[in-house]
Amino acid sequence: MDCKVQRARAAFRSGRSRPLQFRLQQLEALRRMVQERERDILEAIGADLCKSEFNAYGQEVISILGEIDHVLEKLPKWVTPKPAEKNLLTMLDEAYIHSEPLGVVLIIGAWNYPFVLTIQPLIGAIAAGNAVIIKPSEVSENTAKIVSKLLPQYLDQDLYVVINGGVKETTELLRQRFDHILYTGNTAVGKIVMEAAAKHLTPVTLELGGKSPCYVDKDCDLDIACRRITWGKYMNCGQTCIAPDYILCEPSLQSQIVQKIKETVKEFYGENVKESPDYERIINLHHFKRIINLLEGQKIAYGGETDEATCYIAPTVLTDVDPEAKVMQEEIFGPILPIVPVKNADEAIKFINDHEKPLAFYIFSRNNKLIKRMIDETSSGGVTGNDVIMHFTLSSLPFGGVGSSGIGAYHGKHSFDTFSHQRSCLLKSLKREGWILLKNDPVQPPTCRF
Ligand SMILES: NC(=O)c1ccc[n+]([C@@H]2O[C@H](COP(=O)([O-])OP(=O)(O)OC[C@H]3O[C@@H](n4cnc5c(N)ncnc54)[C@H](O)[C@@H]3O)[C@@H](O)[C@H]2O)c1
Ligand SMILES: CCCCCCC=O
Repeated sequence: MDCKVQRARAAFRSGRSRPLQFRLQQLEALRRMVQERERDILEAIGADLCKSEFNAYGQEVISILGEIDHVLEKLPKWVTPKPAEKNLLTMLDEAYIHSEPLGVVLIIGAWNYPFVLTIQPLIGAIAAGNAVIIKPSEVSENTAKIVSKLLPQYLDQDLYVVINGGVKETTELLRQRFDHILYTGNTAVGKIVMEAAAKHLTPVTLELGGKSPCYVDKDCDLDIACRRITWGKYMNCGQTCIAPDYILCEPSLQSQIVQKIKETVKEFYGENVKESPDYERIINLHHFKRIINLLEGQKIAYGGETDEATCYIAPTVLTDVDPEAKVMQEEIFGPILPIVPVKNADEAIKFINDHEKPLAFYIFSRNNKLIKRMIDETSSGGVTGNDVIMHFTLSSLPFGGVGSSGIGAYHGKHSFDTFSHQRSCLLKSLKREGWILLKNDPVQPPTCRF
């Protein structure tokens, strides 16, 4: 492991990852890999998450191809030094900001979108000119295997190295010195990563999780709201970091919401969800049992069917959920949607602010003023009004958390910035040296030259 990191560092020091042409060529090779080996990639994701090819393509591959195209188009502009404003004392000089690569960066991926969560940060790290160690999640073992098989066939093998393994290997890896670490996963391990990074003063980007609330206002298009919530909540069987974790709404809306979600589930997945090729499974027995445990003592208004043998949990809605209930104490990360009744938007704001800052916040309302007020009066990594998940898909928006949902952000230019150092450069002119002579002038103060 030590020697793999050293090899990457030696390759970085050779300077070959820096030229714009090299970065573009590596990104093009990455795009070719995704296009030529699409079938293998979709198969691996499908095997890990019981996901249809259609869903794997739409949720993982399409965003990677879009991100690569975006970066290929914009990178020449991003790498161009940016002139900086000058003052009276530097009028004749050249001042600019130069984005330089950080060095060797470590990317630790999570299992729930195993391809996109390792490859999307990789795109940013290559674009910024770094060497990269990639550690996919061992939990999605098929995707981890295919990533470690394919990347060396297309990319520079010394600069971009995949290391597979679990806790033991990652712990060992974290003893090494890196110039940046981007970790995606749960908050508890995020703290371990940050502690290990602190030993080397390594900066971190932590893409964590949390309970993302969804406020449904009485003045909203409830059909659209429920359709979009159903899509975002049950996609990937609820195992999405920015899935709406729970709904806050006035008590009287609950039964309508349940009814509309029920109808939409039928529209999306058919009469028998278990038979639907579009409905995934919980990743393993450990998570299956953890989620089932959250149902204890709850009023199941819809769904609730489970099958341990196949880690199946039906799309489920809980009503009149007590904020103190177990299901409200941790991120659900499964297809269970609790509805917590609140009197109004103010009570919803208070509820959100009384809890840890979430990764995402969703507001459904026809009233844009209310949406903007709720944005102003709460905090979260990101927000989508009148939809869920969609802010993730925009390269122009920084994707990341705040407080316990994360540190830093990436996607598009934000990834390039995350993996770059903004270097201040001032090139002094040799003119006007006359000023220095003032130093030796007995009638002038001695420190006139700046
Ligand atoms: N913000 C985001 O972009 C994002 C995306 C996906 C998931 N998540 C969050 O991640 C969580 C689910 O992921 P997970 O944590 O189950 O994924 P996981 O089990 O795949 O772990 C993530 C990574 O951490 C490593 N790891 C696990 N334990 C470790 C340890 N003790 N020391 C060092 N490394 C260790 C794993 O090998 C893996 O590569 C949820 O909370 C979810 O919200 C966040
Ligand atoms: C549509 C893709 C969503 C990916 C969200 C990543 C977090 O789990």
